[in-house]
Amino acid sequence: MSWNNIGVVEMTPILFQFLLSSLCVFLLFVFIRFLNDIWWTPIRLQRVFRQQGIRGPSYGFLYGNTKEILNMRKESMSRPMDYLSHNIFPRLQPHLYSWLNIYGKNFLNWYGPRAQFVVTQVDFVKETMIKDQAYPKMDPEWFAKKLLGDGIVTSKGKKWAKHRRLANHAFHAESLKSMTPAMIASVEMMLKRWKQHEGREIDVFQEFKILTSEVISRTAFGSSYLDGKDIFDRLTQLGIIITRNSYKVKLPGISLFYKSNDEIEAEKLDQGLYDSILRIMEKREKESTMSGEVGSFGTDFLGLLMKAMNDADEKNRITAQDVVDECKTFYVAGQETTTTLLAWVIFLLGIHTDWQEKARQEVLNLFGQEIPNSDGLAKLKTVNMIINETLRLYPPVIFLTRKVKEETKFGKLTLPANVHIVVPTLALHHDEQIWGDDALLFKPERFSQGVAKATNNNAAAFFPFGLGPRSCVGLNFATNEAKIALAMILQCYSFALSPTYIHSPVQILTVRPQHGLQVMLQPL
Ligand code: HEM
Repeated sequence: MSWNNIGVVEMTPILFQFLLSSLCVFLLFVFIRFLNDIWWTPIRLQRVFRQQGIRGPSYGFLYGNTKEILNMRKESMSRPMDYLSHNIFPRLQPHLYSWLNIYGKNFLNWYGPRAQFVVTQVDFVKETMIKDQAYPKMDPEWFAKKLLGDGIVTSKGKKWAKHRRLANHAFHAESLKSMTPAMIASVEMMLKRWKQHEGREIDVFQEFKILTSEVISRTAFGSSYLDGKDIFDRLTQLGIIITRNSYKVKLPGISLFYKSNDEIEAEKLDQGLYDSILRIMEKREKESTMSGEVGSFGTDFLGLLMKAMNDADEKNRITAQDVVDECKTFYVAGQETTTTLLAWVIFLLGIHTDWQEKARQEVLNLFGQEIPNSDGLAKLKTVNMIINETLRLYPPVIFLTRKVKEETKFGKLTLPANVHIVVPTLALHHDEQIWGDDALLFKPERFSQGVAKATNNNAAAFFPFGLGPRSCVGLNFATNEAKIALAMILQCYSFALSPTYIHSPVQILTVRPQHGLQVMLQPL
């Protein structure tokens, strides 16, 4: 036997014991960490909040309050609503509605073992939204990351600032003017399709999906809805998966060992999105080479992103993955939200035909049968009031989230680091203390003197596009698009809700009509 073999034989039990005890120490460490995350930390946080007078439903082991939330939602969503009712808060967020009534304006609830501080007190809402350093965005959940990547909506700090500069540049007022013809051409295409539905029923929700996809494809990416159709389809699939998985709690670390079917599907969709967007980028690169203008990729958003990808200065440069993430973000943000805004405007005008007629008169006075122009769009006062009232009653985004970066003072409260903050936009938009007894009625006249007057200068009463530095970069883009579409529809058609319409608002990323929005179209 060589000395080497003797060594192995003699060392093996010692080595084995060492490895075994190391493994035990490691497992003990993991177990303690796990217990800390799912038990001691939640209990400690709950105590910290209760000592400061903040109450809420008690923490349930591992699941927090998610089982109660899912049950309440199942119950509230089990029936359609009366189509004349806009009381969607108890339907879409029954847990928040009920806990606000029990525990008051600010309370603590539990998303699995994660503490969520829900705030509806207006000064708290403003503080959370405006102080971006103290209350940054949360790290996105696994599925949301597949949808939005590390783009402008999810990123933070310097990276976010760099991407926000690019987006501001692409969507500022002057650029918007140059986008108006593409928006008009997209609406014309839609109205051409509508010719076949005259005197009959049409699902305008589906129509607006195509319209907004066409508009964002043309204006931001120099392509068309059909070019990007596989991208939109994959993003829609991801949106459905995200909604299906919201309030499903995952054990910390479990994804290292096990992937659900939805996770596998989301990964496939993500890869497909990456490949499709890369093809669009390659096409743009080829076009740039063929045009002979080296380094010029066009002036639309994709062009600006690709220019930044090739920037000589490392500080301004972004990666190919950044471009992909930003494209995904803008395909989602540019399409989902405006589709639902347009759908709910048509829904409300389909019921309130007096307001439909007022809006039509305004449009005809300004444009007659001519195509809308940028100057005239700025003068659409009644249409603007209708859009605002629609965004108040049916905000596409019904809650916003942030987190506490480090322990911080919040009024008289001390908030521990890493607690998540939830700002339920819908609760504030429907609050009778802010809007009066008629808060749930459609009354565009509230906005006749502008938003500041309607809200009594309270920025936290109405914020469909968010508030503070992270507010919507596409606000003017979306309102311009909506005004053009509405003006051109009102010029050609009168419409009423179809008897087949079922009023069943659901939240799938945005608040939308579950079974589409069927209206009867009458040519004028
Ligand atoms: C009716 C239409 C729209 C509504 C109601 C809406 C709503 C919002 C809201 C509430 C936020 C803030 C999110 C937060 O604070 O966490 C936001 C952010 C954002 N929106 Fe919109 N949006 C609309 C249309 C658009 C369009 C058309 C685009 C793109 C062309 C867009 C792009 C974005 C982006 C990129 C952000 C992230 C901004 C940042 O974090 O710096 N949105 N939007």
